[in-house]
Amino acid sequence: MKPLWRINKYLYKYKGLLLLGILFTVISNIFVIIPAQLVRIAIDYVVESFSLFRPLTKGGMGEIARGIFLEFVFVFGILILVMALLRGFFLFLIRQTIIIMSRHVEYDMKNEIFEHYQNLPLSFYRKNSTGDLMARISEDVSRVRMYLGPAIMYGLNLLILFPLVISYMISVNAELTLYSLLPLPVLSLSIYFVNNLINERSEKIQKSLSSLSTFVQEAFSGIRVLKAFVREEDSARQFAEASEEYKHKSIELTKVNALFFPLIMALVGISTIITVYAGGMMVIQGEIGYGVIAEFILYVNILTWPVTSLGWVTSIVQRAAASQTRINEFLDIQNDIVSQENLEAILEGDIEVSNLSFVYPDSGIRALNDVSFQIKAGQTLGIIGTTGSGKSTIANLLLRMYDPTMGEILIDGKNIQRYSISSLRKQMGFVPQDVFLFSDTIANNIAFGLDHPDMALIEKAAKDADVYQNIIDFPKGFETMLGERGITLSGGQKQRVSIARAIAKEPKIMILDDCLSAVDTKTENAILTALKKIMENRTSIIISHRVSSAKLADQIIVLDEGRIIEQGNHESLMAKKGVYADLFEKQTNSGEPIEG
Ligand SMILES: Nc1ncnc2c1ncn2[C@@H]1O[C@H](COP(=O)(O)OP(=O)(O)OP(=O)(O)O)[C@@H](O)[C@H]1O
Repeated sequence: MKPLWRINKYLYKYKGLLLLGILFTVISNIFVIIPAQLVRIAIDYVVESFSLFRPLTKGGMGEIARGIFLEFVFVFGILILVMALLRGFFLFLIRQTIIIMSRHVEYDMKNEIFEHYQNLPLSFYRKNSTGDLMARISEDVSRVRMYLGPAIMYGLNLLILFPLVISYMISVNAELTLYSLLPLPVLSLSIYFVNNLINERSEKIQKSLSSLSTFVQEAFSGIRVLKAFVREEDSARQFAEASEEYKHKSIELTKVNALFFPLIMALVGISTIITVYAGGMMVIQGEIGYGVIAEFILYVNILTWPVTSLGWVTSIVQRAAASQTRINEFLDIQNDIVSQENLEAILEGDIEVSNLSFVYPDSGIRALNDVSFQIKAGQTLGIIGTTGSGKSTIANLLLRMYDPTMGEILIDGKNIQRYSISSLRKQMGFVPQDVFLFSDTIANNIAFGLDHPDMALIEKAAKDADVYQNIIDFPKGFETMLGERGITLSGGQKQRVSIARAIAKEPKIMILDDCLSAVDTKTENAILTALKKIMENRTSIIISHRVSSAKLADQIIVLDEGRIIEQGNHESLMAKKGVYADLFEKQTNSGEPIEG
């Protein structure tokens, strides 16, 4: 239960709905008890009237007595009907308050978790799978909602109805109360166990279903590889095996489910039989009237559902507590990438990196080792190096996705940790190595970083990224949908849309992380020349495997295993005849980039 205390703040927030719910529960339960008493009175009246009615028939007063008798029964019938209608109305109101409250809380919780997720650093996303993140915001929140809605509703009902009914039953006849209620604890315990079994098996089904859908999703998204490697039959066999497992688990669940209702009915039946038997004996001994038996049978039926729900509610609360523990685990993770002073300044673009070292916290890999360089505002730095030499890590640190293990990064003479993170990132244009475009129109993808999208700016960015002509050649131009619901761009087109997205922000500092690998050298040159023009008075960092991308830069660093091994401009590095010159020779001779 303790993890669930965390959501008490929401119960407090929606206390109005909760209190109304409690009030309606009390009122609706009053309308449950009164009809049972009316039934007792009516039956006792019928029994007594019969004994009076017979002598009157002989005396000729039969018709009048019969009329009065029927009228009385009719009035009772109407009263019971009105009570049932009123009860229905209040049950409706209970759902309108408590279940609606649970939906409000569910909405608030999802927003809270999503907002928290977004604030967490990149390292959090490296450690936890997307599936896990999604499960906690959807499935786990739904389970907690079951606690806030149905569990609280039935729990409250139980808490209010039980004392009311039992105290009333005892006031009528304590001994019969004991007999009638004897099977109910057994009922509750059995439901608890059966329910746990159902939950356990449902969970297994859920797991097998999710692995089945992951399998199907992978098979279809990788359909090209699957067909090219002629693995269709193998894939179909694996699917059949996974389906078989799912079917087997579903049948297991059906067996337990089949036990559920007969179990309830059997135990309620036993209660009724005991009530009739014990009550009958008491009627024979003249201790109670016939009506009491009918009244007690009604009470047993009234108590059945709350008692059944006790087992159900207990297992809902247990599951909700487990889910809330998982949610709390993420909510308790703090973002360690925070700004020291929240400085909001318009950047000039002067960058100074000194003695920078970085070890990835999750893998312990030392990606950078004592790296120092300086870029004056408006200049271009080319970073070149083999695979895994630490190039992207420099980009990650400049964007403050991570903080350095040692050394510091100064922008305009101030440590980047002093700047407000959003102000810093808003002034940086980043083109990542793995292009990611949203399933949206091309225009919206390019305008992604803009608070106020402007078509002129979007078109200009597309032209500068050399993708304008490609876009307007599509029938719907900039309104072309991308992704699963739309067209698929070629690798080079994707990269250029991604560059346009970064340019549209008009950033002060631009970081291109190996984003020209899928375009030919001619397009690469066209983009770089256009970039040089638009990045005048702005700072750019061009990370690449290809010398052709880096050679236009004012300054070039060559990285190897996290260390700078050469530094200078194209001419000085060529004159040096070291690694850079060697790479240049190989790449220009073969026309191909050299993978490290
Ligand atoms: N998020 C991460 N968590 C742990 N280790 C990482 C992470 N990202 C990169 N690394 C490791 O850090 C080292 C440097 O990686 P980095 O991505 O900076 O190389 P790179 O020079 O950009 O390579 P490439 O040109 O192939 O992109 C590699 O050994 C890599 O395995």
